[in-house]
Amino acid sequence: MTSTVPPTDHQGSTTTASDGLLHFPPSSALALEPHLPPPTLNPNSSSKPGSKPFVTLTFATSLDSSLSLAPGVRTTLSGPQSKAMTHYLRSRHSAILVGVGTAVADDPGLNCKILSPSGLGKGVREQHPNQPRPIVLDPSARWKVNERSKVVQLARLKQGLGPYIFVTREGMEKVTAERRKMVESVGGKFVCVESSLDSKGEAEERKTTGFVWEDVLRTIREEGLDSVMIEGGGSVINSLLTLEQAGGQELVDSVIVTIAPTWLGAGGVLVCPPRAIGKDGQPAPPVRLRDVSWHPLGEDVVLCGKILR
Ligand SMILES: NC(=O)C1=CN([C@@H]2O[C@H](COP(=O)(O)OP(=O)(O)OC[C@H]3O[C@@H](n4cnc5c(N)ncnc54)[C@H](O)[C@@H]3O)[C@@H](O)[C@H]2O)C=CC1
Ligand SMILES: Nc1nc(O)c(N)c(N[C@@H]2O[C@H](COP(=O)(O)O)[C@@H](O)[C@H]2O)n1
Repeated sequence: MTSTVPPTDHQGSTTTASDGLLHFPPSSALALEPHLPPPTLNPNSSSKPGSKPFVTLTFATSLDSSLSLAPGVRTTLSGPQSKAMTHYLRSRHSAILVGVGTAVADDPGLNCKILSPSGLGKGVREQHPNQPRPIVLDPSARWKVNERSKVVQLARLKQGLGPYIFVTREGMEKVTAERRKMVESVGGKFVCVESSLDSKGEAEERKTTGFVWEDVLRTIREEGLDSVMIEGGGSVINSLLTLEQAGGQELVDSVIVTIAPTWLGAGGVLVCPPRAIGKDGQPAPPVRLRDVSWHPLGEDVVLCGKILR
């Protein structure tokens, strides 16, 4: 099901033609630069494996912290300008990650629809060459990805890259040869996320979410991807924020949130991690951002910052 929260297609003019390609002005892009992976990290490079990719946590939210009207309801929150901003972010990261809940609910494209700047100079409308690698966290291989999935169709059309679907060893056993072949035929693959040695906390994390973040980020790096934007959905974002809240692990490098001027009401998919409790049993200091900047884009505002540690 798809739902658009009115008003959405208000300010117009970032999509300028029927090809659906978006324009994000260089002046707005410049303002985001301090919050993006260093430009030396080439979005399409296959760099040597290291410890962790650059991680940007980015999503669009309502004023009541909802990502969507309800689980399974694709909800448009971003206006045209902030949508173009998100697609610009996609051109600046090697990978884009969502949880399987989002893949099933939204059937997302996860490509970059920004106009190529080199084409623009010559008056040619062509798609940006930097396409992020879509990653879907699907521990038990429940996403029935197929030829009709938007991400597969876009990869076939060479308008995006084939998805990497992260599964556990047990999940991998459930993947049929047919499905594996289909994903591989568009340049994607199923990737087994091997678990590192378990601490008690990690075993708990794996039990509740399917994956330990450290393992996921290590695997992304091992795949030669040096930056990733994590888009959602609610469970993915909340589990990441819970770890940031607990301290000790510094996973998120940058946070970029689009805030849309609407309340979705009760029943939405919320960004709302559980309150942290300190060793003394009292509420621990909440997660907060530092180096914050606010960027109005159309009727939305985009908040950028880094997690205060
Ligand atoms: N407004 C926005 O920017 C966005 C909105 N959404 C919305 O979010 C909703 C989907 O959110 P959810 O149902 O919460 O699903 P989700 O997309 O967060 O996926 C959750 C699943 O991911 C898997 N997973 C693996 N490792 C995990 C980990 N470490 N932490 C958490 N999950 C892990 C688990 O199987 C879990 O069930 C949809 O309605 C979608 O439209 C999704 C992305 C962005
Ligand atoms: N930035 C942003 N604004 C919204 O209003 C949204 N609903 C989302 N959702 C995310 O974008 C994915 C869909 O986009 P494509 O089909 O890939 O163009 C969706 O799955 C969410 O991850 N984001």
